[in-house]
Amino acid sequence: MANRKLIAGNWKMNGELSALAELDAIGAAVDDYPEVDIAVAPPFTLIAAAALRSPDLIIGGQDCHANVAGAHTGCVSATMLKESGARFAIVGHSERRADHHESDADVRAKANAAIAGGLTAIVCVGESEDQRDAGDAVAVVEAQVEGSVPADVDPAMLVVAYEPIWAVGTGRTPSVAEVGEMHAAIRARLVATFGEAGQGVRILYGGSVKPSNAATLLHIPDVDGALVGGASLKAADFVPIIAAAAQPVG
Ligand SMILES: O=C[C@H](O)COP(=O)(O)O
Repeated sequence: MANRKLIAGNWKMNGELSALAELDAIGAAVDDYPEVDIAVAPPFTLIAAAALRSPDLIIGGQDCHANVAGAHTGCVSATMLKESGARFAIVGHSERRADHHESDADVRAKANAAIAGGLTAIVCVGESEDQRDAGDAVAVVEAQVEGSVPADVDPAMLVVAYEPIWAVGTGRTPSVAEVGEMHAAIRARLVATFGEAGQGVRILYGGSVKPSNAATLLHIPDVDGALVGGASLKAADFVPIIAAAAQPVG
């Protein structure tokens, strides 16, 4: 049976208090498309306000520290996120892997911390353009899944997001065949790790998802939703993507 679709918005370092108004229109989609889970990760500064304002939306963080507390200036723990109203944390986004030199082991530690703190972990993986051009994309992503996804956790608390780095914010996307091949490979790894429960781990596609390409991408086998950056900032763009996820296949 197909997994319930999850459409998650990652606002990255965008959004001031005035941006919360967008959540009202996004939140209305919860009633309009009850077959879709709708999530938004605003900046840390807006999480508490967003969770209070939009209790029907699944609000989350864009990162969390691997430790519960301590001398880590500028960082936020899973416990802090949870207390603020977050229900998930994105970990290992390619921008954090690049900007903060996060390794697979770092990402795995963060995913463990998120889950231990009661949050769903959305673990991001994805190849660079050079790696795809060299024909190494699947092997690279399989190794990232192996290194970044914790094996000793409840798989119900895990989501994997496949985001080819070269597709993030560029307007370019892989072909249907490329997405299908990668999601099937990720699924196989999850099943190898978790057995039948690996079938239930949702695998999101991320990278230039827009209203115009959402239906095509979301109807590829083993694509259980999307992690959306730029097009999640405005309800006028984000809600049509949610609507596409609600369309029956075929
Ligand atoms: O987390 C979201 C991704 O990085 C995708 O961003 P984008 O939709 O702006 O390409």
